[in-house]
Amino acid sequence: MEHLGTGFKDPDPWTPAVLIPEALREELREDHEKRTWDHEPPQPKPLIYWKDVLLLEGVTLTQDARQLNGSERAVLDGLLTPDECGVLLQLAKDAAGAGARSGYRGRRSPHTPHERFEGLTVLKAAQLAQAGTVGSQGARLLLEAGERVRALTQAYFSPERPLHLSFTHLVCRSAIEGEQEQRMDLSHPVHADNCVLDPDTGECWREPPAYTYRDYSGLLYLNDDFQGGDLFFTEPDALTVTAQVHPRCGRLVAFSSGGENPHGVWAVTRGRRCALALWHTWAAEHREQA
Ligand SMILES: O=C(O)CCC(=O)C(=O)O
Ligand SMILES: [Fe+2]
Repeated sequence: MEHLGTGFKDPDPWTPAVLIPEALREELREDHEKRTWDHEPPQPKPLIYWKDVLLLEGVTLTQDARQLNGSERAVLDGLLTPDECGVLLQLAKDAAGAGARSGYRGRRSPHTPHERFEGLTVLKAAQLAQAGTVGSQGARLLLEAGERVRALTQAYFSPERPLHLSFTHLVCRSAIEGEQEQRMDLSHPVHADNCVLDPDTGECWREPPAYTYRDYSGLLYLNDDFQGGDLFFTEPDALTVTAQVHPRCGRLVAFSSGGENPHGVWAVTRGRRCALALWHTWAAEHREQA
């Protein structure tokens, strides 16, 4: 970096003190004291960069908004270990198996007749764990993973204003065998998460039936052993693709939930694709009850 030592200023926002573990705070203080400010007097000290939160958690920023051709989008990796992905995949499987016993399995996707769709909420997972139908480790990890995503999303996009989880949904989409030839539809049609997108005008109406209180969306992927299923962002015309993301274990795609981020999912043509979908809100009254 050619400008090192010449008063580098990071343009990114700060993270509130409450998010910083005491050990790291101490480290930052020492680090700050050691630094020599050759060309500029010290600035009023921000407590921490979101980057420190990421480093602490062993998380890396893989693509920022510029690389994703948008304004508020990011791809982060390393939020879950392979073992943790395994635990959550097993949870999804066990919960779906319980559905099978009670006659709810094999539901076609609400989005396409060519895929099966299994969804598990935090509440349902807790109930199933209580009943001994799924392991309690999985149900606990579901909560913990949600909190990791929330803390990072807040540090990255909303350091000044607390974000709450409003809904957590573990969703698996499975290709239905023998129905994939010449398939033209999507696994999830292009939409925005907090407004009704009108691709003809490019407007997005923040009104019901949209979940208007959603402010930031997170998709935490659990696997990549399937075909198709990439997430993509488009222009407001819902057609022009601006960025594409390939799911993999521990990868988080986080973005603001409005009309600036229309997105969809390509058809899953083989195998089963599982992801944790999380929606965050600034509105405490829409906080998830678990
Ligand atoms: O699973 C994904 O990658 C996206 C799902 C999505 O956009 C949604 O559920 O609103
Ligand atoms: Fe979405």
